[in-house]
Amino acid sequence: MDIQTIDMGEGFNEVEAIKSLRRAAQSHGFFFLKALSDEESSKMFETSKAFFALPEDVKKQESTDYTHGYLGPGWQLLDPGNQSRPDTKEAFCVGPELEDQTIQPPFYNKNTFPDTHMPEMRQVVTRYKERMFELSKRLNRIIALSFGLSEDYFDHTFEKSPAILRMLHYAAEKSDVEQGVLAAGAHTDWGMITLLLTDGQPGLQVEENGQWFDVIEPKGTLICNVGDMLQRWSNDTYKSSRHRVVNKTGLDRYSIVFFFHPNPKTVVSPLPNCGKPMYPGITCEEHLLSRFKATKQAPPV
Ligand SMILES: O=C(O)CCC(=O)C(=O)O
Ligand SMILES: [Fe+2]
Repeated sequence: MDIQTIDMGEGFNEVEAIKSLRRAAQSHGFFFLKALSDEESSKMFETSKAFFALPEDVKKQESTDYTHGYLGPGWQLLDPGNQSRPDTKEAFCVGPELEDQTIQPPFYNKNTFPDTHMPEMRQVVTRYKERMFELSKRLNRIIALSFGLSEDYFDHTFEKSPAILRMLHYAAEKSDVEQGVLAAGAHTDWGMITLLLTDGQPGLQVEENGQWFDVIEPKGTLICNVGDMLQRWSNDTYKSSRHRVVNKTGLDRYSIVFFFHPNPKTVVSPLPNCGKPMYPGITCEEHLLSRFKATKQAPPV
């Protein structure tokens, strides 16, 4: 599987970035992004590991909804048709906190942090989320240019973005694909783009032409992928590919995922220069709610 790399650091070159993004998006939708310093990523994993090591009852005090706070093991079953039990992961989410009377939870709500046990967590995680926002907005500009649109084309659509940062901890349990036991079941991502950082433990697999391929990123590099809404905007020219997590080692695995979404009221419909539209418009809110229903989420504990 051929995976392009986009350098968003000192080696940034806009023309190269647009080319690489287009090539990646049109094939399987996955690319690597060089942007974070070792310190930025290691600080996040230190924080994540410390959080998940807290006693169960302390973590449960931080439960709110599917996009804010703690979600215990068994909360999600991404591929109900092929899994015999839920994904073997627990999560901590930092969701949007915006004020808007017309938009209800689960989109906007209050975030919660275990401030008494981990006084620095709020600041470390909030800073990392801001960093993900900044990178995603830069990617939006490259995406717009890749369609031959003006670079600010998507800017207003991402005001009050309901983006989610989700820290994940996968159990130290080997997956058994035949028996339907997976760390995370096969799924596509639902938003515009996803920015994923792993702790270096392998596990992520992407489907290309009906076959599953392991994705092994250079250390500290983000793994990015096209989500359903970008596929829809592109009229299927950019691919939102299925992926899953298979634990082959039996070791714990940690990852940090940022899901970048347009404003819930944004109507996502094929862009003008992407051929005869294959889809009617759908709001981001409608799409996300339909995906929530199609996968299984246990009530937050
Ligand atoms: O943890 C990973 O490597 C992938 C997670 C993922 O695909 C997701 O949460 O949507
Ligand atoms: Fe995913």
